[in-house]
Amino acid sequence: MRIAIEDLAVSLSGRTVVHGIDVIAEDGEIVGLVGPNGSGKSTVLRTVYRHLAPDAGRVLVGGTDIRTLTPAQSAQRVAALPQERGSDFELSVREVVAMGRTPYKRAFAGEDGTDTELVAAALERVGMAGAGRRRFSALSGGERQRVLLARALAQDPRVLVLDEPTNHLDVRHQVELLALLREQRRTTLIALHDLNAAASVCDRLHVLHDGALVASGAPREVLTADLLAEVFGVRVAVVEHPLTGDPLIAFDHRSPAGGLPGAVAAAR
Ligand SMILES: Nc1ncnc2c1ncn2[C@@H]1O[C@H](COP(=O)(O)OP(=O)(O)OP(=O)(O)O)[C@@H](O)[C@H]1O
Repeated sequence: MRIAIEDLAVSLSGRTVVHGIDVIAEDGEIVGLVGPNGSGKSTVLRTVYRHLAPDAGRVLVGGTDIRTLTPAQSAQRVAALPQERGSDFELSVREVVAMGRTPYKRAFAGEDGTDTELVAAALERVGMAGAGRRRFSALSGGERQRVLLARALAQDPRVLVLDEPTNHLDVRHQVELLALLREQRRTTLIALHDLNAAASVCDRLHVLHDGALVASGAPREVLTADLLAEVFGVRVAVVEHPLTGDPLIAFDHRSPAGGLPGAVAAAR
């Protein structure tokens, strides 16, 4: 299902946080948002899963303005892994994942065979099949993350919205998550800090800076050394990944773009 974010603007506490945002994800595409802290990635994603209402512009899901859908209708189309990863659920892991089925249920309706199957498959898919009875609040950050991803998968949405899904995950689980996204081929909007992960998984990338889009296109076109110096203030070399051929960003972890401030440089 196609997502179109059109000329979106959002203000928070009286300040315009993002403006003029145009992002399209065609059916089955994985589209990434990257940018420095505070650039507006989560704000854009929150309008897609209806946590925030735009001040201007709109979000179309399959051609329909998401604000015109009922909460259940939009939750059947769009599932989110938000940045807020609540630890306060006094529920079992299985119960948290089963919450993903709520948009399909009438009030007080019990679980049916499809629900049971989808919940089990989602837990299996994130490698948490054996943890169904554990208390969600007693899980590690990375385990919680995987359970919340399972909840989003159990929702069986046409569109996935993922805000920093690789946070807290060890490298094996990061790789598995990216493989899962590629394999699912649902329309996916994803905010990522890990630019190499973004280069490997995204069909298209949008770079946000101070609430505006400064570059859009295929990862190879967008992730240039000049752009990364300008937007992130880092020195990088972009090379070809020796295993995959994807763009590989090699960071200079010793000095930012433009060099270190004099005092620090002198002390080296
Ligand atoms: N409730 C709020 N009230 C006022 N300003 C807010 C609120 N929430 C976020 N902001 C501000 O909006 C801007 C964009 O925040 P947002 O969380 O969208 O950025 P981000 O790119 O996702 O950042 P990060 O990489 O740190 O997660 C920031 O300057 C932030 O301080």
